[in-house]
Amino acid sequence: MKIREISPIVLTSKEGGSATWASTMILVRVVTSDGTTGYGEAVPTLRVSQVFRAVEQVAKSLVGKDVERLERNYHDWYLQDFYLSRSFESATAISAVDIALWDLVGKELGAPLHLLLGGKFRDSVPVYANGWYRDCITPEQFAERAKELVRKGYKGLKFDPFGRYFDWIDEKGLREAEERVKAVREAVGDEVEIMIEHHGRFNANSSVEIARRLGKYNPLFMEEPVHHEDVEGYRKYRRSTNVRIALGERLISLKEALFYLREGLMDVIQPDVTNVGGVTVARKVCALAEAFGVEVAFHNAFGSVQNAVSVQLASVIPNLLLLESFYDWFPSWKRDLIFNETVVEDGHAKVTGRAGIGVSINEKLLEELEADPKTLEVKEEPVWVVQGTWK
Ligand SMILES: O=C(O)[C@H](O)[C@@H](O)[C@H](O)[C@H](O)CO
Ligand SMILES: [Mg+2]
Repeated sequence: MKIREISPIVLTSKEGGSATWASTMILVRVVTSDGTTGYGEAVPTLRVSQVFRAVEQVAKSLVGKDVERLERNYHDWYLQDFYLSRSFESATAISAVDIALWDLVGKELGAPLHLLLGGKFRDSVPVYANGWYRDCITPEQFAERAKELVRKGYKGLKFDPFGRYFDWIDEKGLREAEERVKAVREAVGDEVEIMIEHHGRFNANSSVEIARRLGKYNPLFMEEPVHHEDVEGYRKYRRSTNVRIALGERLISLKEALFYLREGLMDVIQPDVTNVGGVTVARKVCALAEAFGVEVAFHNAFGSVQNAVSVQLASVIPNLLLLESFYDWFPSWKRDLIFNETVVEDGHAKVTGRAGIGVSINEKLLEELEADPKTLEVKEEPVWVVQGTWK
């Protein structure tokens, strides 16, 4: 089949979610010469209009090419876009197209993605919850909400207890963070995994101090404890702590992943299929991590197409730790968009056997939600925190 059309589609609704920067979804629709439709998803954040345009630019390179030549198509864009290794917009655009192409190959062969990738290693995917602590400030609020999700069957949860601290943290901030983490640990007991999200916002001295204070609550990992590009900070953090480090949601290529792996800067890698290079690159990152003895916990914070493809990928790799999930805290339209096909039950996501990425799109809803790619408002609370927690 030939690629006939590649279109970015922006979806949004008044119903917000727990993460402001995921209130918009960028879908990519690819239509083939025989009229089959495949879908991928790109990362929205504060770059919705830029990513929309980047997808249009990728389309100029790939329309007319063979759907099935997945590696070749990625490589053709690599050849054209001199700045791919430096551009998040370009990386997420080609990632979304790549996901849609895998979806189409699966549909052509009548096979779910997991079959194309070597078959299921597990029948359902263990997930951890994120997005559950909207408007939580006090330790009691965190504890209450954490108990609710354990009752729902979740075996792991992630949260950012650092309020409005950025770059550095003082004694007051450390105490507040510790009170929140302590309350959650006591609320969920020792059997449930807790993960501490730092959102890559501290200098090494601050995060080392944080590790000293919070390590005793036995977190499964400390996520992005220092600023993403602060390699010296990571080295210092590694030397000065004995907690497990997770990072990877901002990686945009295989070789960038190799850099952090070879430096030994992480114990858990968190590639995001929607910006690391689609299924084509994500599976290589997982293999690379396997060779380094590093486990994978895919970053999965945006929409329901990203979630669907991440569930498929997570079902096949041997070195999966956990998959992130916002599913139960999505605005309802994101679940409706895929006919609620990837439900979480007892802390596990169902792996569907449908062809391609495993979900079909509610075209009627898509039409209703389609919007112009707008520049987002910037408010005091940054878009990357869970809403109502920047206090
Ligand atoms: O690990 C993650 O999921 C990412 O750091 C982010 O995507 C935020 O946590 C999310 O947006 C909520 O603020
Ligand atoms: Mg994160």
